Amino acid sequence: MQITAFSSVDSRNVDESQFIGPWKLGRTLGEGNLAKVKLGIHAETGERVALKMIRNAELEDESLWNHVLREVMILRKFQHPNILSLYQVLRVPKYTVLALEYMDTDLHSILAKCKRLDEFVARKIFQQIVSAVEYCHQNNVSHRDLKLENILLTKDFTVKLSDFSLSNFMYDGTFLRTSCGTPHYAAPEVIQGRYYDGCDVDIWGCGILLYLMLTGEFPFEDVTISNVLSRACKGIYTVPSHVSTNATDLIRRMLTVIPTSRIKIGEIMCHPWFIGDRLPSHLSSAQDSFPSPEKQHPVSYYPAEIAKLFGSSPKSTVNAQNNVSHPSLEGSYPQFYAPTNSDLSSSAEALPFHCFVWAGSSPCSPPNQNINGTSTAVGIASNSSPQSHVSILPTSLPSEHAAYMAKTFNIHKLQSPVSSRLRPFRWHFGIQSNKAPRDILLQFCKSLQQLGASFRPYSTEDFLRENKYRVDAKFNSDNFVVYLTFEVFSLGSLANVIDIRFSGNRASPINNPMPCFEVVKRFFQKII
Ligand SMILES: Nc1ncnc2c1ncn2[C@@H]1O[C@H](COP(=O)(O)OP(=O)(O)OP(=O)(O)O)[C@@H](O)[C@H]1O
Repeated sequence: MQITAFSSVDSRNVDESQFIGPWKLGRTLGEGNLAKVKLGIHAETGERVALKMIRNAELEDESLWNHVLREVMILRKFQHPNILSLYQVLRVPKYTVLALEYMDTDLHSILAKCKRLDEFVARKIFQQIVSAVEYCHQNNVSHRDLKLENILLTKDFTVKLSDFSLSNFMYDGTFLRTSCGTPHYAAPEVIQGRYYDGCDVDIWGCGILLYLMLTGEFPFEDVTISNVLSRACKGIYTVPSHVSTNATDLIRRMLTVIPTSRIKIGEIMCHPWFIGDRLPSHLSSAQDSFPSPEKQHPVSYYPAEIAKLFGSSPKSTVNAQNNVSHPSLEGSYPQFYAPTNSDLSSSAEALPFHCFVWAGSSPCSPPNQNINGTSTAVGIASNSSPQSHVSILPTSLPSEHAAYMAKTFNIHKLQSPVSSRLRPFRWHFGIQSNKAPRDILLQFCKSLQQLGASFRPYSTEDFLRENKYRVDAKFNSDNFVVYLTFEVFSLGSLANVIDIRFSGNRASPINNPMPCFEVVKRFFQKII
């Protein structure tokens, strides 16, 4: 569909009861918590879109505005045959409107009519949902609100995943906390308010969707919501006998209560029920075939100035692929914490840390094993000759890592890097200590200071936000600058998880992660 620029239409002259920009308003297609969705028919061309209309008055609320912002940022970036396309963003006096690809129906309406689907049809739909979810995860986005109403379909059962308003960008090692989604779809870790991995939560959502398609009912159903939630947390449900053995097995693996034991998306795609007869062509080909050039839709803004609201230049028509940058979302992160001198001089005694490193499980190996079959709990060796575990991290640029290790430590034999991973490893640096997170962080700061780090200024009230303690440090070396962000997540009285991220700056971008790893290694050697 070609969407032209509509700058000639003046929003002040538009009758919002009949037109939004160039779109004549048609029937209501659906309604959600945030938006009313109406059919839009182009005044000149007759083309149809779905107009997702959100009242500007509601967008005064910052968190709702962030939902819309996220949805625009994600949809304009994504190009996938099973993800809804965004064509245009409009702002008129009463509404902010997303002009979206028009779809004939949604999965909820289909199930309301047929009660349940036969396995052949369910598989066709499920394969497309999983393909869309996998694409999201590969692009560091978790959907977090997979439900029947958000699975849109054409008459020929082409699926498009929609409603990314609760989605979130995920960063390696970052746990999400917001409790979102719908109760019947909520994963145990979300219900229990634990830090969770957005990918695992989406897999749980896929499990609920498959169960619904095959049975017409929710797996966790009860008279009260609290009973529903309690059943989900305990994993109490039955699969009716008409559901095939393979489908039952896949559902059970997706609805596994412990997230780390839950099936991974790559495993779902290898599962016998999923493969079934024949995969759609775009699922059997390599994922890098996305986006295909002919599928790309530019997103335009009306009036053009509102592009600024969404982080784009008003003049440009926005091409999806190039314009989403994560940092603009990072702006909503809490302020940084940095210690004061008196904090640092106060005697935070050495902490009895027990450190471990683990990597996200590979799709075809048990969660507590790394690709070499050894335990993923890796002690941080201090003085012994350097061992490299970095080769299993795809982002570590294995060849540069090998060169670095060879040059620095004269080590030539490295584990061979992983090939053909379906889901990249994510690394988590875990720290267990019975000390309070604040004391842990102070100890970190002391060690970082001894390593020559400087800190960003902070205000006391920003010290702790949402059970998350954060410090930002900067290291200057002769020819590079490394910014390190340390976050301590409290997971209870005995467990804290530390997440370490690094970045460069414009003048000194990080093309090689080795200097950063080196800084992190020195840091660990100091604190242990
Ligand atoms: N592109 C579309 N084509 C046809 N119908 C659509 C389209 N997008 C949304 N709808 C209908 O409108 C309903 C609400 O849309 P959507 O889920 O995007 O709104 P929302 O307010 O963000 O929802 P939520 O309550 O989940 O936050 C959908 O369930 C669907 O029935």
